[in-house]
Amino acid sequence: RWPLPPKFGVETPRLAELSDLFDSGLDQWGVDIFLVDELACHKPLSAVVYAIFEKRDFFNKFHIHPAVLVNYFSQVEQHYKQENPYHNAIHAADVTQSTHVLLNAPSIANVFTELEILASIFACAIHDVNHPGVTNQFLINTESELAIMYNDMSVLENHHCAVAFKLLQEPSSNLFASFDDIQRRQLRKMVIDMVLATDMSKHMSLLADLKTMVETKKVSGGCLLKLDNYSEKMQIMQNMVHCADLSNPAKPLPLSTHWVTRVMEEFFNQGDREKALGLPVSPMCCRETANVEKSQVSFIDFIVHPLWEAWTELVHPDAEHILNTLEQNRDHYCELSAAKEAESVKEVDEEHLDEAEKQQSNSKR
Ligand SMILES: COc1ccccc1COc1cc(C2=NN(C3CCCCCC3)C(=O)C2(C)C)ccc1OC
Repeated sequence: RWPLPPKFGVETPRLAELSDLFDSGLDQWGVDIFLVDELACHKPLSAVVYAIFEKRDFFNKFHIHPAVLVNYFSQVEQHYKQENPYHNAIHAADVTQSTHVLLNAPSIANVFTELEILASIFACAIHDVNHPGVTNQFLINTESELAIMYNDMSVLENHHCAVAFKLLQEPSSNLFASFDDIQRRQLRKMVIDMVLATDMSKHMSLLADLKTMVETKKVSGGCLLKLDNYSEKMQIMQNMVHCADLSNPAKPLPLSTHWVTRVMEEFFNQGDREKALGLPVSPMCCRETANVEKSQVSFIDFIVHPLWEAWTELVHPDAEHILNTLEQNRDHYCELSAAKEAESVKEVDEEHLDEAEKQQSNSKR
């Protein structure tokens, strides 16, 4: 009783190009997600989710009508703030497509059930919905409504989950209407567990779990994990989504630098707001003093590389090319940072030289 929606759920005059881009790039690490955004008339999330559902045959496997998928994800897409330079629907589409690729790694084939794969893709698509463009710390420091609502605990991540599941209650958007209660409860729990794990304050414990998992795998002769209990399997899924969320520096350089520009803009906007509110400006958020290249090198060295190194070991050898790209990009930012340093030293030397010459000419008079 539902009319078929437009292909990929978006009305676009460039459908053929979008279709070609998905044919060649949907399963590729490093597809140009900004081109997807352009071709999909700024509905990148609906387009990517529709394409993945089609590729994975989810419409049939889970008895989901394409129109219901389009109804739901156009609602979700509208609840991503387009004015956010970084935390917008393009980021959601990027993380979703990246996880779709990670799930295809041969070394984890047959590890996850179809429901677990659906839950992972769904969790990525909604993981930052209605993001306000500021950090948890900002919401807590300003005693925002959201921080009060969630008692300062994973404020953003709780909000993203709540908004996503609230939108599911609309009858025309009820993606999981055909699920029985057990399946629906299992999916809901898995999605909440994955989205709450995208809180950066959980990063260190998540990484520790992943490293333990890798060690266990080594001990058990390198074959992939039995993953018979929920907790172990969920740790892998949480780390997979977390890797995708932190995959910008591990993408081809033009994409990576585009994301850096966007995230810096969003952080600087927060810094401006903190300054205007007389709050201490968060680290790396001050427009005047931030060193973009150094922030990126530290982010890679202390956060992104350790995580991707562990993931690469877990799914060896399927993610080698991703880790290589990350290391090449890191060297690029390092060179930029060194060149910037040398330039500023040169400027200081020239200023000193001018000063000395001025003093010398004054002393001659
Ligand atoms: C600490 O790095 C930065 C600071 C300010 C500007 C840029 C960077 C480096 O580049 C990126 C950073 C992030 C994020 N960083 N963080 C937090 C920020 C607080 C400090 C410590 C924990 C990490 C996030 O939550 C996200 C995931 C949004 C995402 C993409 C980036 O590059 C494409």
